[in-house]
Amino acid sequence: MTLTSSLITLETTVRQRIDHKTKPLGALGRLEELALQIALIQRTETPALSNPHLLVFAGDHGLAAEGVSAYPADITYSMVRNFIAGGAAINVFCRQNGLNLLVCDVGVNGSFEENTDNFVKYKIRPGTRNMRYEAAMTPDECEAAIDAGKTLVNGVQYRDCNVIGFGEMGIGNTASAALLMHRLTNLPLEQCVGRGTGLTDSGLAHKRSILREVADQYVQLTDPMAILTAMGGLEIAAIVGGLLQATENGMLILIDGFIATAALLVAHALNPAVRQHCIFCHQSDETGHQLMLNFLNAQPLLTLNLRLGEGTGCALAYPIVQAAVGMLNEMATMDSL
Ligand SMILES: Cc1cc2ncn([C@H]3O[C@H](COP(=O)(O)O)[C@@H](O)[C@H]3O)c2cc1C
Ligand SMILES: O=C(O)c1cccnc1
Repeated sequence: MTLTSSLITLETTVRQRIDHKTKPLGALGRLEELALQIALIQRTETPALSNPHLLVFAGDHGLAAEGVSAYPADITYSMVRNFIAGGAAINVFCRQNGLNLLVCDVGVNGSFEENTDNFVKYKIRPGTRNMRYEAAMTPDECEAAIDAGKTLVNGVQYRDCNVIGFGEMGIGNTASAALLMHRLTNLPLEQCVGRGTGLTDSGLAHKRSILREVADQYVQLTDPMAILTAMGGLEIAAIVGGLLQATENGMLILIDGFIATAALLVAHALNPAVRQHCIFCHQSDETGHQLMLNFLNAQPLLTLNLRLGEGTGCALAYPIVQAAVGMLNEMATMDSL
């Protein structure tokens, strides 16, 4: 049997199993679709979730010097310390739902002590360059960040992890994500740029004008790697690498908000196979996220008006993923009634 025909057979078998559960036909709605997707990713009628991880990549942005965020750049460093100490929203939600959190510095402007159980140093440079004046990264730096993401994913898979979410921290990264979105979806820049951490109307107008200037400098670029190198972030590139590696490894991928989805747009342009591994955890309040999801033909699990990032949407949606798998494996069938 070819791979395609064995997947079609598996799909039929799983649909039948779901249809015979003790419930009216279709009554578990999108949970049924989710269970089927997970079974197809794992290529089994009895999928299992093992050692879930949330990887948070952190990096600073040279463009933050242009006033594109409502918060100062040094918050990135403080927040990474907060992640390490266990006090951020993502720490709370990961603890609550049983995900292991691993934080990785790929580009923070500030130094940290040694690696610990929940922190890995992989610093490529202390922040990207200011893309208003030069490319954010060199091709080598961008490759190194992608490799960091790949290495971490392989590291957790070695510890039997088969489900992984990606988060980020980096003041100014909604600007970078908006530029990537604009170039990879061809949507007008205005529809891609939002308030991020909470810019005022005049702050938003300023962010738009700076990003227009940057976008105009790179209109000639079409290659996704070149676009990422010029306008990305180190943490975004690391997520791109992580997404590509998780796809290669056959893992289930949890997609967070605006920034993580921008990384997915890049990974998807490099390898469209990444799409079928993705569970879209939530719809962010950041302008543009809904359009990104439309572009990817994706329906989010949750709409909680979050606009935080860090991977918080992944950690919050994880119990729904567990419910889908539990339903498929543990529910009785109608013949048992
Ligand atoms: C205290 C604090 C914690 C955060 N955690 C995530 N972000 C989020 O906000 C940033 C992106 O928004 P912008 O492009 O407007 O800077 C990223 O660091 C993102 O992870 C935070 C932002 C702040 C201020
Ligand atoms: O959706 C996100 O990822 C997001 C939105 C605003 C600020 N930081 C992150």
